Amino acid sequence: MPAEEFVAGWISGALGLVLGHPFDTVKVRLQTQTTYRGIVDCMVKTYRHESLLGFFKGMSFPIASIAVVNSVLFGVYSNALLALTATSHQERRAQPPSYTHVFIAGCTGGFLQAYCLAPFDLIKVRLQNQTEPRAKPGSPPPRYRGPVHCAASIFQAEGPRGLFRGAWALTLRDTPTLGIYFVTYEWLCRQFTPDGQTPSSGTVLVAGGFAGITSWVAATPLDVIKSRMQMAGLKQRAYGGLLDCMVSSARQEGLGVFFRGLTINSARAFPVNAVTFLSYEHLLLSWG
Ligand SMILES: C[N+](C)(C)CCCC[C@H](N)C(=O)O
Repeated sequence: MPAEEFVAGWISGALGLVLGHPFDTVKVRLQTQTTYRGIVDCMVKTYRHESLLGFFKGMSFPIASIAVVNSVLFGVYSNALLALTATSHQERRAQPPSYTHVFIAGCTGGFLQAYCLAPFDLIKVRLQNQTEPRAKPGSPPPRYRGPVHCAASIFQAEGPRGLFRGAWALTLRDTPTLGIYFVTYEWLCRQFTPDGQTPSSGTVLVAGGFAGITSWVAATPLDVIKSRMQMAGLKQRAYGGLLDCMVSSARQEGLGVFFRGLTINSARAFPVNAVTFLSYEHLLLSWG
């Protein structure tokens, strides 16, 4: 089983993540704090009070997890395509796989990465939702002191299954949308590249960027439900299941609830996935 795809997936995921982290910080702050008037206001205030470093807070944990998650996604995707079409990564430009095969391989990668991502994502969401201001003397300490403490507390209270809260919603979110991710990428690359040739760097950047946006647009409704299920049992109400969460969220807040965070997610998705695909393709090319 070719291993380079796993390594290339890991490195490219990490590069994309560093680039996207400032957007993620702004997104989380807008979602959880009321002091900002909008995206620009949040960026200006963060920069004034905390300098550029403010945008990179809390990045070490996602970097560690993207290593596992992105390498599983790209590694499984590429090896699933190999199993389906009997062509290696290098041969795929001359003999392009069908979109059905690309979709199935993408869904397989998405399904498996969702299980690796679930505990990391749960911890990220729980920490991101701690809105208590830091280190104010006299105020009660936040429930979780950091990622390790958060994981240990969930494990102690609920056992290993507790770490997989919301995993089902996450799997439903990621399986089809990562199929869409790779199909969009392949389709756009082929539109701008003469048959049999390797796509240019510009094409890879644009195709990767739009693949990220398309996939996030499709994923956002289930992303909202997933985050709510992950928070359930902590402070919000407990839901009877995924469907109950969807119906009661829509009843209480209207259908718009399914598109929360879409703008900032799309703005983040373009650079992150452009860089992810560009570095992935370049690494594999340079390793022959
Ligand atoms: C499937 N879903 C849309 C959820 C994610 C697809 C893109 C994954 C990428 N690592 C990123 O963070 O943008």
